[in-house]
Amino acid sequence: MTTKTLNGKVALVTGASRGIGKAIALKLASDGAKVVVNYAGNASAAEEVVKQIGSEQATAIKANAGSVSEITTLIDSTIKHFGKLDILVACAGIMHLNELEKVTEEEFDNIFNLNVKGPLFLAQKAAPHMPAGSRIILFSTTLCAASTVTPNYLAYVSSKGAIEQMTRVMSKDLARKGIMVNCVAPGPTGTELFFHGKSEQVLKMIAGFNPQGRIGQPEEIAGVVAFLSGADSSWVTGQTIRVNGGMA
Ligand SMILES: NC(=O)c1ccc[n+]([C@@H]2O[C@H](COP(=O)([O-])OP(=O)(O)OC[C@H]3O[C@@H](n4cnc5c(N)ncnc54)[C@H](O)[C@@H]3O)[C@@H](O)[C@H]2O)c1
Repeated sequence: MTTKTLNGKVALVTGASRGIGKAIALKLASDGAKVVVNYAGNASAAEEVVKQIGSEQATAIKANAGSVSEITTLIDSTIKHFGKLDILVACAGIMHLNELEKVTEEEFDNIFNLNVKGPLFLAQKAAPHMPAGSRIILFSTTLCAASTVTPNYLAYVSSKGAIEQMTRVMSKDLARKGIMVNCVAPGPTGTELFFHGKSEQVLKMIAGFNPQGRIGQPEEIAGVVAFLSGADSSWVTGQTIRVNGGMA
């Protein structure tokens, strides 16, 4: 008999209507957690995720995860719906490729609002509701590792660098509350964010650079998030785990 390791837990996953966030929502639910599927934009993809999990165990809540007022409502609605919150996964993120000379203020603000401001205020609003033993999981990228820094990702990689530092500081801020804070830094993973604008040839080249000769799958990131959400990681905090097939 397999034990559901997250039975009785409530998780909130931002950006969970597709990609890595969706895989995380499905994995945490299959491990027994009740899940809030946060989304922005059209409801149909998020509702499909809820349908896959079952409406007793999941609900979809629309909110811009880069807006403090909408984050406040998202946390309040989560508590109202499921009565508590044990696992916060700040997965929603955007990536723009641009070189230094061409980055605009709007692009920079969009990236930093969702990728940096969002996770900070999600944690701030969620932490008072989270019991000892709770988990916060943030998202960086393997592009932040010294050996994988590449040109033209300036604003995006800077935002994720901020997240890796935020993970360290937040883990200390929340240590005495018994809340563990960790970060997952995926390598190239098969989602719309990664595929966008890349030719077959470029995709092959990126896969070829990887020691494993392939890109990752969202489910391979979700497994690590499940570990960081469960009892087996009770002594792990302030860490960034690179999940990338050995790239960096
Ligand atoms: N896919 C990769 O190769 C890769 C690599 C490294 C890091 N990451 C990180 O993993 C995370 C997930 O990426 P992904 O590849 O699944 O991306 P994705 O673009 O496939 O999915 C992102 C999700 O976030 C949602 N979203 C966008 N803006 C939002 C907003 N303002 N509020 C709430 N939700 C919003 C989108 O609707 C979508 O559901 C991101 O933080 C990304 O930076 C991805």
